[in-house]
Amino acid sequence: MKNLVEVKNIHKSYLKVGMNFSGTRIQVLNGVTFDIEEGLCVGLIGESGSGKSALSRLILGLDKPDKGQGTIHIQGQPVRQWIKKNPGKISVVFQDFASSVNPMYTIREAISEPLRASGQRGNIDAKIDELLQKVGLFLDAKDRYIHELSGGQIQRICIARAISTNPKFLVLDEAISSLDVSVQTQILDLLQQLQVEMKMTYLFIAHDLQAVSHLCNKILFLYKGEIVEELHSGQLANVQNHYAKKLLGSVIPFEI
Ligand SMILES: Nc1ncnc2c1ncn2[C@@H]1O[C@H](COP(=O)(O)OP(=O)(O)OP(=O)(O)O)[C@@H](O)[C@H]1O
Repeated sequence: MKNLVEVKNIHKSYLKVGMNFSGTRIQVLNGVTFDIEEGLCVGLIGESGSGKSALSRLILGLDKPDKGQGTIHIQGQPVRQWIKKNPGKISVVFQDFASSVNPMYTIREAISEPLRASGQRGNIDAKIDELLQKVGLFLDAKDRYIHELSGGQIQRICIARAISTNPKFLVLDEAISSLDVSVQTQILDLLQQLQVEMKMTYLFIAHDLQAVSHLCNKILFLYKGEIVEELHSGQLANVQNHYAKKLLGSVIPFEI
């Protein structure tokens, strides 16, 4: 299978806040290398502060690696160049759904915004109906306000916005972490169904191994800015790294 995304030897550091301009930097990513094959779901799991969001910002082209310290390619092109040439083909769903979409928007406004921004013309209402159907929301309530919806419903709207441009690659950055457990399962099922239906490739970032193993074909364990283990979801019992074993041990009873 062809690689869609190739991340090679990425290093990323940030200036430490409050150091009186002394120039001290903290190293957040330390030689991160991995591939995402087209049509698959790769899970990135790691504890808080391990560098997951920093890595997702680089993959989304929102930030750059340290100068000369690694590359990210999509379909063989540097990520920022690919994004420019393929508008709307990479999308993201964040954890914080409440601030991802204006609560004073109606459902119609929330979904038509990315459609219009990506230059879609024609029957926007029909497109909104199609998207609402895809994410399992009622079609007859397009004039309801976002603030009237439940967390799970708002996240469905965020997913509808993210898929409105027919992306090839979807980054899910802790997209289910703020939802109730029962709603998490529904959203995971929805994501699984959409991935097949729309032939998308996913990077699914989470700190919950159960969710990751449910959805993903391959799982990367990020620990203090390094990928310490890479496993296919069928091979979780072969885990070698101590940190990855500990994470797995909390879900599956292992001798560690
Ligand atoms: N723009 C920034 N400036 C300075 N430091 C940053 C910046 N972004 C991230 N960091 C630091 O980088 C480290 C990794 O942060 P990151 O948000 O990537 O972790 P994470 O694994 O996503 O954590 P969480 O699961 O809590 O979201 C943290 O120590 C954070 O303070």
